[in-house]
Amino acid sequence: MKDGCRVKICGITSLNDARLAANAGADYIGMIIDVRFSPRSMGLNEAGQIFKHAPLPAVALVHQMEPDKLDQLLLKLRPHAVQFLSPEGPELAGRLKDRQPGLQIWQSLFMPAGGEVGDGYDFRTLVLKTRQCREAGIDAVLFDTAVLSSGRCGGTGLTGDWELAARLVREAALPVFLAGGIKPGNVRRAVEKVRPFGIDLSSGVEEYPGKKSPAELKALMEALEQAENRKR
Ligand SMILES: O=C(O)c1ccccc1N[C@@H]1O[C@H](COP(=O)(O)O)[C@@H](O)[C@H]1O
Repeated sequence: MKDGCRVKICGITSLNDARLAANAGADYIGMIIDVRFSPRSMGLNEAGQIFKHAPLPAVALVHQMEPDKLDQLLLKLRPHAVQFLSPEGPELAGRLKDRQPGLQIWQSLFMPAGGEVGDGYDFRTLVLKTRQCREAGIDAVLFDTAVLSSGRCGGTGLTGDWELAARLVREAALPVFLAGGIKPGNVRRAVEKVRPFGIDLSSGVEEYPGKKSPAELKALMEALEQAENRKR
């Protein structure tokens, strides 16, 4: 198994971009399914072609999806993992794993954008959430940025509190992906400071929302390689 930092390129909307991510050296691709507030969201039918021909393990991101629709998603897409953007992952993990043995369940958790403080976003509460996730059968957590003043959770293009993220990686009960505002220009600092199991990013390697940039993907992977070489 790979021992470096895993890379998930999220918000993929075409097979062409899935192949770009694979050629650049990513480990996972993520597709956002029926999330009305995302400009990268796709329906099940549209996503079907990408999952069917996916060149990498493919993750389906969902938000408050009805259980019946989740069952349809599993049947149609056969994802490597389902990633919950809303908090119901722990409640549904067992049921989904019964339906698709080998399925991974990932849960997004949120940390405040730099400088913000809010109830439920402190270190102890977040560590406790990772423990609850593990006990419920979740396989990995992703710490993304929340903008508490606007209530926006995830996909913000903004970095979170990386001091907090570094402490969470050390104490979390599960592998942690770092998300939120990661791009070629800051990936090295992110990885050296936080030392996550993986990184997860979307807008930082795009030409425009929903279209990945080959040049930015290449720059990202080169910067990451520099960080990895320094660790050795
Ligand atoms: O990408 C989106 O459109 C999105 C919308 C709403 C919630 C989550 C979303 N994507 C996830 O957010 C992270 C971070 O995005 P970014 O790198 O800051 O642009 C991304 O990796 C997706 O997992």
